[in-house]
Amino acid sequence: MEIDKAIRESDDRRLKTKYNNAIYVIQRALALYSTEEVAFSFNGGKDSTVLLHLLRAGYFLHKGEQSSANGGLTDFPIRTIYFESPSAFPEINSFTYDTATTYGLQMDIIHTDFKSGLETLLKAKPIRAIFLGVRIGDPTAVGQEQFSPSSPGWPPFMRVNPILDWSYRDVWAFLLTCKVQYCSLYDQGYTSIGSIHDTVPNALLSISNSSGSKENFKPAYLLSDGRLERAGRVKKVSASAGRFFPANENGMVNVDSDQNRLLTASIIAVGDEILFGSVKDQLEHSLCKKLHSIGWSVSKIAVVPNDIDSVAEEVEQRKSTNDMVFLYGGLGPLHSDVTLAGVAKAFGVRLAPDEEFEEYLRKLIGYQCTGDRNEMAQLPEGITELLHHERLPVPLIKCQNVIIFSATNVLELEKEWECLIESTESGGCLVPLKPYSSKHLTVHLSDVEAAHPLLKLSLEFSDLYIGGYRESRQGPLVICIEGKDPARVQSATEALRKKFDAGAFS
Ligand SMILES: Cc1cc2nc3c(=O)[nH]c(=O)nc-3n(C[C@H](O)[C@H](O)[C@H](O)COP(=O)(O)O)c2cc1C
Ligand SMILES: Nc1ncnc2c1ncn2[C@@H]1O[C@H](COP(=O)(O)OP(=O)(O)OP(=O)(O)O)[C@@H](O)[C@H]1O
Ligand SMILES: [Mg+2]
Repeated sequence: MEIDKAIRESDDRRLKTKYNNAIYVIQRALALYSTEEVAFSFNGGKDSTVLLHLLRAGYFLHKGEQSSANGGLTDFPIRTIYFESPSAFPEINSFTYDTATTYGLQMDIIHTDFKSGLETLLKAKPIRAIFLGVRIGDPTAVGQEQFSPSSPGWPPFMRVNPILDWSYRDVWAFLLTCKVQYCSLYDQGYTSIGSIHDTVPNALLSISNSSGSKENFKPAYLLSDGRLERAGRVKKVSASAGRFFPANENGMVNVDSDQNRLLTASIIAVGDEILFGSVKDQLEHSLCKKLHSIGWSVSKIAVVPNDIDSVAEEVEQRKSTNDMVFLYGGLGPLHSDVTLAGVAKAFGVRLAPDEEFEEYLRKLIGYQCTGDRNEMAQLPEGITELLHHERLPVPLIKCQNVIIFSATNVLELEKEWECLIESTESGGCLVPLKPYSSKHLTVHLSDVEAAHPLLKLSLEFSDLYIGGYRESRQGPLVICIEGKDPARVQSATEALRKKFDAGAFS
């Protein structure tokens, strides 16, 4: 059987392990269900192409010894379902049909949506399990295992995901090692394929050409960071980062959009030591200044104990009411380092080993991991992006609109902040907005003298922030005027000056 042979002859140990695990899952499924009770969901995409060949190998290994089958190209009787959509790429359609002919696939073509199509199919056929090419990192993989019953509200069947733990790199290693055909779009820079309306080639594979002629792209297998596989999948409005900006699926904001909008951030410090009063948190002050300097508004700073539920509760509230949430503290291998577990809980996902992150940690701390697995390399599953920068020994962790700094002091934070701003992968999640214009005036007045004129001023300039604070009860009052329009801030300052005697100001 050519696939099994190609993998066995390869010296890629990692690919062999992934292959063996996937074949194991397929063989367990084929032992649990009869051939008539299983189906393969095939859409011509790269992941389902990998799965097709794994299923061919798995079926051969399962049946091979007992039957006359010799693993030839058309010895594959598992029912194959394709949901054909009018908005599919023609290249995807023709690849799917050509593949069906080459491998003698028994195709059921369905023209309705997934759910009602499956309802009809399962009434007509004895299908109990469906093989899918879903992988961790796919938005639909969240919460799934290799065997996952269909969701409530869906017809009852078992979803079998043999390549759930495969990375983008594994997929391409398999397709290239086995020298099997894949859809031609992947050679034109497409790295993940949805419909013609929401998919473009991945800009990270663009070959720059100054001549202004048609833009060219490198093939999909050259994308070095598989986490950016979906960068060519465009959504009109992001549900996570950038509530006000058109963004793609990764929460990447269109920087050309209206920079006058208000974007808000929250800061969450995780640390019992801060709550005990043993340590003074200086990062919050530094972070507020940085956010303010790029025109963002900070809506809340919270300090929570090193406790999963406390972190989860705060993150859950903040992530839905803010454009970005920043966390620090509670990262590492100690029993009290629960920040990532809290973030995972807030998003309703589990922590899962992340091979790429583990490699970074290994370079940094060698093999001094805790337990038999590197527990520090467990990240919230399906929602984590790593933001790389050459100055960072370990990438920053971004879970949708939540960014986790590993900094423990202001200097480290400064470096991480700069890298975050420079990182192209952060996708402008920290898009600089029109900066605030501020005036701070010091007046020698009692609160009673200042209160009424300031109230009137804030009503006249309701588009500005006007407030005040004192550093001591006896000392002067500092009046702050903040806004995005310098001319308005200036007018408010002049109006304020007219309200009091010149001698009141210093
Ligand atoms: C065979 C098959 C089974 C599926 N089973 C489920 C399921 O059990 N639960 C679910 O939420 N979605 C299920 N889906 C839908 C996929 O998760 C789908 O990709 C997702 O809903 C997003 O689809 P869209 O991006 O095309 O809108 C299934 C899809 C297929 C093809
Ligand atoms: N239209 C469809 N018909 C049949 N199965 C589908 C369809 N869309 C998705 N699936 C199933 O869901 C899996 C994951 O879908 P996904 O869009 O990630 O496709 P893919 O094969 O992974 O290709 P790519 O990630 O490059 O788009 C597929 O491998 C396939 O098993
Ligand atoms: Mg996919």
